[in-house]
Amino acid sequence: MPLFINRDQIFAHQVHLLEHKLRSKEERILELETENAILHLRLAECLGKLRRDHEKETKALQHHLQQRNAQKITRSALAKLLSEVQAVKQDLSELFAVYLSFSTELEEQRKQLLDKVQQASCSLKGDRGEEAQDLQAVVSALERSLEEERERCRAERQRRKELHNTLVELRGNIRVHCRVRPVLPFDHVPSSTPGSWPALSEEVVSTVSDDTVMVNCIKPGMPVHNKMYEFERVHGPEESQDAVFEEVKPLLTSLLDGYNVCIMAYGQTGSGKTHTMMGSQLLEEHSGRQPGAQQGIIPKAAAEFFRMISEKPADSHTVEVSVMEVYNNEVLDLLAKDAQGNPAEQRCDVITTSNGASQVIALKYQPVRDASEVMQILSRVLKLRAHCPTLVHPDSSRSHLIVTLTISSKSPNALALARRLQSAKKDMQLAAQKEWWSPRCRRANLVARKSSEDHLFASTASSPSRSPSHSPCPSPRPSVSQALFKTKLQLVDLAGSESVGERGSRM
Ligand SMILES: Nc1ncnc2c1ncn2[C@@H]1O[C@H](COP(=O)(O)OP(=O)(O)OP(=O)(O)O)[C@@H](O)[C@H]1O
Repeated sequence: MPLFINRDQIFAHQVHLLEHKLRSKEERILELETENAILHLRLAECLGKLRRDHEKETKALQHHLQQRNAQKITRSALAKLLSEVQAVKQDLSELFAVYLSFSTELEEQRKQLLDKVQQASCSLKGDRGEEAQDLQAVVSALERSLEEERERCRAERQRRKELHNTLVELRGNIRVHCRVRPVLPFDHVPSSTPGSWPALSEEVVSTVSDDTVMVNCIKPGMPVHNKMYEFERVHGPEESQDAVFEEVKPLLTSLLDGYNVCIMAYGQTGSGKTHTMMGSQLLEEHSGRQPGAQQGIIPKAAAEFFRMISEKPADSHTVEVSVMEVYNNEVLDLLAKDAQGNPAEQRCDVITTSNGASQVIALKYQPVRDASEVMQILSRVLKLRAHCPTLVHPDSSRSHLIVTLTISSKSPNALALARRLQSAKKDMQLAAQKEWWSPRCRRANLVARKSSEDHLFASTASSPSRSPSHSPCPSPRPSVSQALFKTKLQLVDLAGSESVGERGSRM
């Protein structure tokens, strides 16, 4: 095979090699340029850092110089202050010396003044005595006029009471009010056919004005006939317990003035006697009104009565409560207890006194201090009261309930004493009119005298709880100073007044 080398190929090869070298040189140059740029950057960074460090160093140097200056200033100021303090100390010690000499001087002056005042007071004593006498005279004159004012005030109060009681008497000692209750669910007659609606009741009594009611008298086969009835006051179905109580409240004032008071509820079964006298606890729970809004006359009267007593001098009045029930013509003491102290039914005898009053023998009287005690006793004893459902009222009370509050006053007012004398005079007249010869009559007369006193006064101071009204034994007439003044508030909730059998009631 011929060996020959093409020159072009050699040149081409060399060119290729040179090109290759050139390329690698160029790449190297590029690398070096990049490195150079990076180094430039680093150099710039280092230069920047160096500049910043230099600046910091300059600032720190300046700061150090400033601090050195400040220290120099503070040191010179401290030195100045120290010298000032020394000066102030010097001044203070001088001042203290002056104060000491001044206070001794003042003490001497005070002593001298005191001596002078004593001397002056001795010389003025005579003049002052006259002045004091003048002042004393003015004070006594003022006291006298005050006493006169008090007397006038007492007289006015007395006059007010007399007027009040005259007004009560003028309005009538016996007053009849009528209360019409609203129609209630149990008034609707249940249907005789099972599944059908109950027959709705008609309103047969309606209030015409505050003193007249109209009654529709409906009789089968007869034309409707309206009857009008007039009363002292008529309370409509919408009238509240408070409104009813407001009408009887003035009577309580008379009670403390020596008048006996009796408030009695009368009406057929379910007509609202117990609601009016005691109140309805069930209604109270559902009414959403303020507590006590559904309370009847008895709790409200007890509260008002004790409020009135609280305005009198302490311990001037004592109150006792008795509760009795009249059922099947028998009088039962609801406060009676057996030997173990448990509530026990006790029948009581009733005597008629010579002046026609009825008196219950051996009735229990329990002392009470406030209205809540009265209500506690009542809620306890009312469970013993005879109840029996009627056709119209499932919780019908079948007895008469008589709650009596007996008030004994140790300091009767002038009006009460006048009433007492009046009563005693009447008593004497009564005695003079009677034949008093037989021993039986004499005994009856003693009881009669005692019971007529019993309304207004009776018990002796030594045994206030055993007043003759509580015991059938006769006792000597007490003296005016010894006597306790007694009055009674009787609150009566009668049994239903309807005919037995008509309303399904049994006694
Ligand atoms: N004015 C009234 N407003 C609302 N409810 C009343 C009113 N009067 C009575 N009631 C209600 O009527 C019902 C019967 O009333 P209450 O028990 O007072 O009758 P009563 O006359 O005492 O009956 P009874 O002689 O049979 O004992 C009670 O549920 C009571 O709450």
